Amino acid sequence: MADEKGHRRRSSSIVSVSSDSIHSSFLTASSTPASSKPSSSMVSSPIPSSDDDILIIEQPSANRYADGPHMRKHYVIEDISDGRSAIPIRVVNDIDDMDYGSDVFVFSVENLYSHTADASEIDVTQGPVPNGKIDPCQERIDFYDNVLYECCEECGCKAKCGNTFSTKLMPYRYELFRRRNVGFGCRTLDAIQKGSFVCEFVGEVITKEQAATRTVQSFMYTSYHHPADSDLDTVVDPYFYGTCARFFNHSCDENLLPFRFYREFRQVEWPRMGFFAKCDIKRNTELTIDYGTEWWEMNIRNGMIEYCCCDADFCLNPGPNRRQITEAEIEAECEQLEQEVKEIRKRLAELNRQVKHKNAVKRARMVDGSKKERSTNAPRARSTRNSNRQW
Ligand SMILES: C[S@@+](CC[C@H](N)C(=O)[O-])C[C@H]1O[C@@H](n2cnc3c(N)ncnc32)[C@H](O)[C@@H]1O
Repeated sequence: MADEKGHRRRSSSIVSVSSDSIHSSFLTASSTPASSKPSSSMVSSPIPSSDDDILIIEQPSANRYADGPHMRKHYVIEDISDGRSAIPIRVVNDIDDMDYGSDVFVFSVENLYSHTADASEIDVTQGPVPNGKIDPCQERIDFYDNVLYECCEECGCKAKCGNTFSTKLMPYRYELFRRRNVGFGCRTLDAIQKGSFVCEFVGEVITKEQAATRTVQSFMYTSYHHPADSDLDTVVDPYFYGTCARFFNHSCDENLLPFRFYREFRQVEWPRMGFFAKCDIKRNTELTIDYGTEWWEMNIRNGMIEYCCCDADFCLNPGPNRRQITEAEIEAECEQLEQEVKEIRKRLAELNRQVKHKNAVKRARMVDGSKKERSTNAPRARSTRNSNRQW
């Protein structure tokens, strides 16, 4: 691997992204980078028509390798995005000299759309109407469930309504790091609150047909937005171009959830995809997603992967060295939990009973007190009246 990246780069592109009816479905794959060059039909949007439109920039890199420029054993790359992310993203390999994929991967902040998605096909009447009366942010067009619509500059409100979440491509500090047995992963250096937007899943947006011809398919994500015609579902392939989300590994107890969203273009075929935090995430935690059963079945069947290396207690495909929890153990734990729930319910009922009792006593005392007060105040009131009269 060279000590300069000299990335091949496509012209900066276009559009948008994603959601949650999204069953995660990374498809499968072989992983021979050499045979997986970008297809010549891929262009950046809006929509250059040939490879002539692809901008190739050779750029000196600020990469720093721990053992000098030619020996890559253990290395640190200060910013894999080469300045394209507002917050630099470090790559750290303190295990060996494995490369993260610098020969094929270029960090990209925007999706790249294939020529099949032609700009002329965009039906703006379904989306933002520039200076128009319709404010799509308020409109909340709902093609299917679990889709988010974001405001944008073209909107009637000029993006002032605050209905945005993805404008900061990656709102937290992330770091790519070498993980034994799984290549690289991505961890957050900041704590992330449950429900926060974490990262857009950027890549080449291609058809299923195009996806099927690609050699490396294990990084792809299918957006199932066409329940009626699955052939029209689109696939986002971050293998060559993408964000940190390209490095999200699988966990059977994932901390991120996928979703589909639309910003400038609201054509159902032009979704963007992203991830939200499923729970509070502590700093220095690896960000993980669920690849889905389909992905695992396919990859195990194709011999691409043998078992899962996640840390989840209830891993669904644990390795041979990892003791798999038995059904008896699961049942015993369930019984114990049920017992604990029963005890908690009992204790809760007891506490409620005590609270009710205390409230009843308090009420009784108040009633009693006000009766007494009435009886002691009554003559005084009369005497006041009397004295008033005297005045
Ligand atoms: C989308 S990539 C994730 C990034 C990848 N680790 C890398 O270094 O580029 C998917 C690949 O990562 C590896 N991987 C991800 N999660 C894994 C897991 N839980 N167990 C084993 N391998 C995993 C597999 O090789 C899989 O094909």
